Amino acid sequence: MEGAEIYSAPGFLSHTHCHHIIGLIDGVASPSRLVDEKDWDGYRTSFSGDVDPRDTVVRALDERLAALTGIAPGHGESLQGQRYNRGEYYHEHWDWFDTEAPYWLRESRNGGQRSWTAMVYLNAVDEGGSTDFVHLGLKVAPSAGSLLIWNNALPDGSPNPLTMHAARPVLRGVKYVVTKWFRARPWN
Ligand SMILES: O=C(O)CCC(=O)C(=O)O
Ligand SMILES: [Fe+2]
Repeated sequence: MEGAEIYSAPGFLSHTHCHHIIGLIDGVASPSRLVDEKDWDGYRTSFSGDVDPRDTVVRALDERLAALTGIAPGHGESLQGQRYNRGEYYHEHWDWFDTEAPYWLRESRNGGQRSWTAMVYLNAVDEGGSTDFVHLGLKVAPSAGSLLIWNNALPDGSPNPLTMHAARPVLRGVKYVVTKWFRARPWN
């Protein structure tokens, strides 16, 4: 869309595979952390955890995301699951790293900036839980198996401020997503 590269692919993942990954997330989820851990209490209240990269469904998803984006699999971080219970959210943010922050020294040596974000919604939420791109007027409601993918960068590689987004509070039900962040260079 105008201002940012954002694509969606409804029905990208089968309902069976969505359920399988939800089970994996429930097994590993613990309170989400932010890369920058100071003074951000309450900015993100979901639960997260990396899903087992050796799981066959996870491996197949990894391979499909690499094939779809054309980005070498080695640039992708491990797939991370998120669960939002009722009332949980993630306030407005960008997915790229703040190059002024102390953690940047570590991240710059470990793949550098986050370029593309690929997120699969694993279930539909009864009410709330949309992903809102606040500068673009785009609100994406969760739907089981649909993929949302966007480029956090501009064509010259610098961060695109228009990609600011938020996960709105879940009002009824639970929300599950699984996300892969691709780096500018090989990760890990
Ligand atoms: O859950 C969502 O809708 C968005 C999550 C998100 O923006 C993130 O984890 O970086
Ligand atoms: Fe995000």
